[in-house]
Amino acid sequence: MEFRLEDIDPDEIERRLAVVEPLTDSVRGLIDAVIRSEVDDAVLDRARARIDEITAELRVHQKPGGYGTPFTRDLRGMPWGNAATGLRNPIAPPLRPEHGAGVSTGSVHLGAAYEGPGGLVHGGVLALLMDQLVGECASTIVNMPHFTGTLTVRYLRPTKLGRVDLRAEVTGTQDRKTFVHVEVRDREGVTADGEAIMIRPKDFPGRDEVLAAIARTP
Ligand SMILES: CCCCCCCCCCCCCC(=O)SCCNC(=O)CCNC(=O)[C@H](O)C(C)(C)COP(=O)(O)OP(=O)(O)OC[C@H]1O[C@@H](n2cnc3c(N)ncnc32)[C@H](O)[C@@H]1OP(=O)(O)O
Repeated sequence: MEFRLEDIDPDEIERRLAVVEPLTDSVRGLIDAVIRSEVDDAVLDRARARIDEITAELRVHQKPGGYGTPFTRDLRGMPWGNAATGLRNPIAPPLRPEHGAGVSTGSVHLGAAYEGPGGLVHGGVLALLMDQLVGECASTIVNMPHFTGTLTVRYLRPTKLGRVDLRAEVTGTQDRKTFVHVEVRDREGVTADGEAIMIRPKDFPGRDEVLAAIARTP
C-alpha cells in the first residue's frame, strides 16, 4: 500500500469536493441515462462524440494508475477513487458509512447501473458494499486498517433495486483477526447476510511509520 502526502487543510478539501462531487454526480446521471435512454441512434451518436470530447479534455492532465489514498499531515485519508465510497468515483453508489459503538451502517440508492437479474441488484454489487462496510467497521472499531481475509455471503432472497440499507457489527476479535457480521436489507427486509474474517496485516506500518512515509513524499 502506498502512502502519499497531500498537504492541504480542511478548507481546501471542502473546496475541492465542492467542485468534484457535483461532477461525479453528473457522470452518475450520465451512466443512468445511457442505460435507460430510448432516444434514436442519431442522438446516441451525437452524445458519444460530445462525451469523447470531454474525456479528451479531462485526460490532458491526469494521474498515472488509480487515485490512491492521499493523506493530510494529520492523517486524514482521502480515498476518493474507492469503488464503493469514492467521492470522485461515479461507479461508487456512493456508500457513506457511519460508525457507532461496534456497529457501522450505510444506505445507498441502487438504480439501473447496479442491476443483475431484471429489476434486482447484482450479487457482486452487494458483496462489494458488504466488503467495504466490514472493512471500515473492523478498521474503525479496532482503529487499525484491516483487510478482508474471508467474506462469506448468503443471498437469502432477491434484493430489489432502490434503497438498500447495510449494517455491520463486530462479533469478536482474536489476535490480529476481527470477526464481523453484516446484513443487507431492501424495503421488504433482510435479503443477504455475511460473515467476515478481517485481518490486520502483520507487516502493516504503525502511525509513526506512515507519518515518516508521507513526509518523504516529493
Ligand atoms: C485506522 C482507521 C482506518 C479506517 C479506514 C480503513 C478503510 C478500510 C477500507 C476497507 C476496504 C474494503 C476491504 C477490502 O477490500 S480489503 C482488499 C481485499 N483483501 C485483500 O486484498 C487481502 C489479501 N490478503 C492479504 O493481504 C493477506 O493474505 C492477509 C492480510 C489477509 C493475511 O495475511 P497475514 O500474513 O497477515 O496473515 P497470517 O498468515 O499471518 O495469518 C494471520 C491469521 O489470519 C488467518 N488468515 C490468514 N489469511 C486468512 C484468510 N484469507 N481468511 C481467513 N483467515 C485468514 C490465519 O489463519 C491466522 O490465524 P491464526 O492461525 O493465527 O488463528
